[in-house]
Amino acid sequence: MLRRCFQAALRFIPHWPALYQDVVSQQTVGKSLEIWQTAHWNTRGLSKMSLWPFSVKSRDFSQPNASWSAEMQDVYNRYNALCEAETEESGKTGTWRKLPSYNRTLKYVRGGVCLSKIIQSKSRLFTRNIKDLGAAFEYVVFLNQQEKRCVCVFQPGHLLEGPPGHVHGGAIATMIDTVTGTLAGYLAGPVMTANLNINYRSPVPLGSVVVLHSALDRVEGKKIFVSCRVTSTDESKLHTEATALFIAFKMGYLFGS
Ligand SMILES: CCCCC/C=C\C/C=C\C/C=C\C/C=C\CCCC(=O)SCCNC(=O)CCNC(=O)[C@H](O)C(C)(C)COP(=O)(O)OP(=O)(O)OC[C@H]1O[C@@H](n2cnc3c(N)ncnc32)[C@H](O)[C@@H]1OP(=O)(O)O
Repeated sequence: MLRRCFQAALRFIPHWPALYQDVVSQQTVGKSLEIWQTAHWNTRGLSKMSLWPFSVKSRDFSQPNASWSAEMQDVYNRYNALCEAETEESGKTGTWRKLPSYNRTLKYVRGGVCLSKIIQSKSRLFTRNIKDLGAAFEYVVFLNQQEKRCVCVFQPGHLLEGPPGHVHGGAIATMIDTVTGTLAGYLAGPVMTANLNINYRSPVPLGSVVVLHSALDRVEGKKIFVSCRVTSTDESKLHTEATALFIAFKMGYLFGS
């Protein structure tokens, strides 16, 4: 039964890249569902299959909040201004885009009863599973799709301690994986990290603000090579360097079909 549910859901999932773009560019679930339904469900003759049980608004966890330091807010404003300026000039989506960040990877994908079963579980995105503002991963990602790069402004909180007063290397790796994976995902659809190489050059103080600069190096078939540098906000200090290999996959791979 469960297997049949997954198989039915997976019929929709190959449309992930288009779907994801639709979903992430909208502020509300309702709006995104409307677009998704129009774009995909009607063409598949399934528009009457309304099994989605949620009507809540999606929460974008990358919006400024009270825990953000002045420096975090400044860097956010700088990149956000780029998004807005370019949008105003061209009258359409600019070169830079602020990406929303939810606490589930598939939460806002409409796939009917099968996906809703997955959604009913208690799983949460690792980087968005702590409710205390500022306690762990405070971050926001901006994407420049034309230049195939993105930047992430990251303020690590007190729960991410490794060496006294400084950020755990695993937390830094998590953010590198998240940012490089997000870039690869936006460029190539669903991806899995196959390889992550990290050189830690200087420790990151807890509560400081750093910027992750990620860029596409090359694509070879389903292999996507991405690099990343973690620096201070003025880029004068290099904290970490990394390269990552992502493999594009079909979602059925995760569900055994
Ligand atoms: C769930 C969807 C996520 C999608 C995200 C996209 C957008 C969303 C945006 C925002 C969402 C927010 C947050 C998410 C952000 C980041 C995502 C985090 C991602 C992870 O945190 S994910 C968990 C850790 N990750 C794993 O749990 C992977 C376990 N692993 C496997 O599942 C397989 O291993 C797999 C699938 C990787 C490959 O399997 P496969 O069968 O498809 O590929 P295959 O083996 O055929 O290799 C094909 C070619 O890659 C070469 N190759 C393979 N592996 C290599 C390696 N390690 N080093 C060097 N080369 C390698 C081969 O040598 C061959 O090369 P060639 O073609 O030249 O011969």
